[in-house]
Amino acid sequence: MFSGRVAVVTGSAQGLGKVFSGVLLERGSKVCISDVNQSELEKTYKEFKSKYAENVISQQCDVTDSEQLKEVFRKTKDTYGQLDLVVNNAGIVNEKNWQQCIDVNLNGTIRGTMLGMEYMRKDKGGKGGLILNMSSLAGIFPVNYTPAYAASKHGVIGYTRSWSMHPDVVNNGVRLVCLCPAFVDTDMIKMDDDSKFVGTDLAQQVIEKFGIMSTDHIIPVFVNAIEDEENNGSVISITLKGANKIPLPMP
Ligand SMILES: NC(=O)C1=CN([C@@H]2O[C@H](COP(=O)(O)OP(=O)(O)OC[C@H]3O[C@@H](n4cnc5c(N)ncnc54)[C@H](O)[C@@H]3O)[C@@H](O)[C@H]2O)C=CC1
Ligand SMILES: CC/C=C\C[C@H](O)[C@H](O)/C=C/C=C/C=C\C=C\C(=O)C/C=C\CCC(=O)O
Repeated sequence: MFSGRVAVVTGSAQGLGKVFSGVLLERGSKVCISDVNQSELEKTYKEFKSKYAENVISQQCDVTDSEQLKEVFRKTKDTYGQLDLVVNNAGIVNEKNWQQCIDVNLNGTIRGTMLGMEYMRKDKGGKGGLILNMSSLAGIFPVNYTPAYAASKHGVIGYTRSWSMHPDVVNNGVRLVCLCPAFVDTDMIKMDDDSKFVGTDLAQQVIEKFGIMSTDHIIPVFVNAIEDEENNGSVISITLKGANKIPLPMP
């Protein structure tokens, strides 16, 4: 399932993207790691390269820049000859610069999804594959201290579900899944920047109430989404209590 498969992971210099890339590499996949943060990307690349040799490549990329993202896909296909998995993981929380928050989280995911379909659809020369989009529990519930972030993650779910129901996509072997974790122990939930939240105290209260998961908590759900080839269109919440498929609300 993993051995010999080829993946692109955005925002993979640190946090969940780095963990996901490590999981794929450990299981024998080939991975193009990419991130806007060049210095952190270089560190992660060196770490992975020493363990996984030619199975890892890296390409600096800001997901808000279509040309940079296209280069990630081009380089991956040129190097490994195929593409099987796209993890649209790059994300930020920034309520002050809400436009950037939407551009990275939602538009970046749209860009990555479109490229993923372009490279993996059977009618376009691909072999099919999976597009795994990172949403959040904030994509399912309202979150009063991050409204723009919540909007971006609601958008990711609507976008992903919509493509997963398109016959041209389904019939050409591409499936799409959304992961929606609650709080995960990464830099994202650090209270280190006033521009992140509208009410750091509100964020702190919710985190204290619900707790923080380790990145290890997310790994089995990530692996299962890849392994379960029947899984298309799922939106999966992940909290300390476990993982659950969110039923599709019908009008
Ligand atoms: N940590 C958490 O509590 C949760 C995180 N998520 C989502 O998981 C994903 C990963 O987040 P974390 O690992 O927690 O955060 P993180 O802050 O540790 O890592 C995010 C990575 O994305 C990169 N990035 C930021 N802007 C970028 C851009 N324009 N282009 C390319 N890369 C960019 C950063 O440099 C960083 O390496 C995000 O989409 C986030 O919204 C979802 C639910 C909970
Ligand atoms: C400080 C927040 C910073 C960034 C946003 C995070 O990255 C994350 O994406 C946001 C998550 C928001 C979560 C909001 C609520 C969390 C609730 C729970 O974890 C509990 C949920 C359900 C419990 C139901 C049950 O009892 O089983």
